[in-house]
Amino acid sequence: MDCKIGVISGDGIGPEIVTEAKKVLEQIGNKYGHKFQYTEILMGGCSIDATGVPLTDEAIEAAKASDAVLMGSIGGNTSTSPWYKLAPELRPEAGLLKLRKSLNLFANLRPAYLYKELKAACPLRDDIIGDGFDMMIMRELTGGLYFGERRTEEIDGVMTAMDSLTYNENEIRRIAKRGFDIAMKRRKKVTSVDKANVLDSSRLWRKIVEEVAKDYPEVSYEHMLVDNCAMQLVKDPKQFDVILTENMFGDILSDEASMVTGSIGMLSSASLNDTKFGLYEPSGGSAPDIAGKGIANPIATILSAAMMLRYTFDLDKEADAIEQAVKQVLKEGYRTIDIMPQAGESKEGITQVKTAEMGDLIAARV
Ligand SMILES: NC(=O)C1=CN([C@@H]2O[C@H](COP(=O)(O)OP(=O)(O)OC[C@H]3O[C@@H](n4cnc5c(N)ncnc54)[C@H](O)[C@@H]3O)[C@@H](O)[C@H]2O)C=CC1
Ligand SMILES: CC(C)CC(=O)C(=O)O
Ligand SMILES: [Mg+2]
Repeated sequence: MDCKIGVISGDGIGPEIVTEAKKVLEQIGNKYGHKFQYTEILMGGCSIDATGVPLTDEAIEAAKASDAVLMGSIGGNTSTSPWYKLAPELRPEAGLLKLRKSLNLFANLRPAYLYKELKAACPLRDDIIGDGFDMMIMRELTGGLYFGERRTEEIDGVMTAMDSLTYNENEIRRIAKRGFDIAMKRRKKVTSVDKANVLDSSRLWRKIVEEVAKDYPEVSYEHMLVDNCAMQLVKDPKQFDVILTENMFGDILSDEASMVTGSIGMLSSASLNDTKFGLYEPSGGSAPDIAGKGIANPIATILSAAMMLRYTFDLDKEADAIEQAVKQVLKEGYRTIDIMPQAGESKEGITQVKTAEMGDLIAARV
């Protein structure tokens, strides 16, 4: 198969982790007879430096002309980078938000799965981890607070900032359907997370989710307030199958869920619309604190490439091969620094490796 892939390497660790995902894809191409053609697309801080804006119209067109986009991450240190002195619409993150909106990527799938080999990297107690857990966070990605009206102004001599959170019933219905659809292929349980004890948008969310649930009698569902969910994720993560939630809650809860899998460097993601197109990226950011050191974990990006093969190209066998190779490498004891055993856990049989070695090891096993 010929696959046209847009590649956004981005900033910080972005180029380092994307290189490893391409290395694994190269191996898949050789072994299974596929041709991956890449088009480099500028987005984020690197685009600001080159063009003055975080995402040009040409970049959006290049993404649209691709079958799928594979991305690293964008942004810099939000306290020290000169990018954050720019107006909000010119900062790196504005490029990513614009791309998600332009491509209508409303469904963000973030699978949080604890590999049994990584139990020692999980900060939770053994009795909480049990046999491990496997949840899918279904995050709404093109509405809510990140896309609402915002302004900063002086009112009666007092500096005042406003961000608004809006959802309409259609936006809620389409993501809720996606959540229930995916639950049907999993353990048939949806936990819809909101803040309906306070927010109007959450009350509408709850009402629409209940309507959608009627079409899925086999799926059990519950509502959970977001503050409780944040607590339950560390108290008993095994209880979750599909977590269905709005944009900002999903952003925060998925970072929390990632840590119980061992590291943010393990959490892949797919951002989908109503077509086969998808944007595939690790859930974490550009990690400026470790960029350039060659120690970032490339697994989330490699697993995102596997999601790309599965969801956009229907190459299930090849996606399975990547996922199995990741499992195998972990089984053989190879770890980047972020997934090394926690203090007090045994390091017997464990070998610490750098980003490129981890990519080589996985590529050799697909
Ligand atoms: N999708 C994207 O491109 C995203 C971009 N960002 C941007 O990234 C920049 C940094 O944000 P932070 O809050 O520091 O979050 P971050 O996710 O970049 O880093 C948080 C912590 O996780 C570690 N980490 C992240 N990915 C890792 C990996 N693959 N391997 C090992 N360790 C990893 C980092 O070293 C850091 O200690 C900001 O400019 C932010 O806006 C944040 C989230 C998503
Ligand atoms: C620009 C941000 C909303 C990106 C982010 O934190 C994420 O998608 O997880
Ligand atoms: Mg995030």
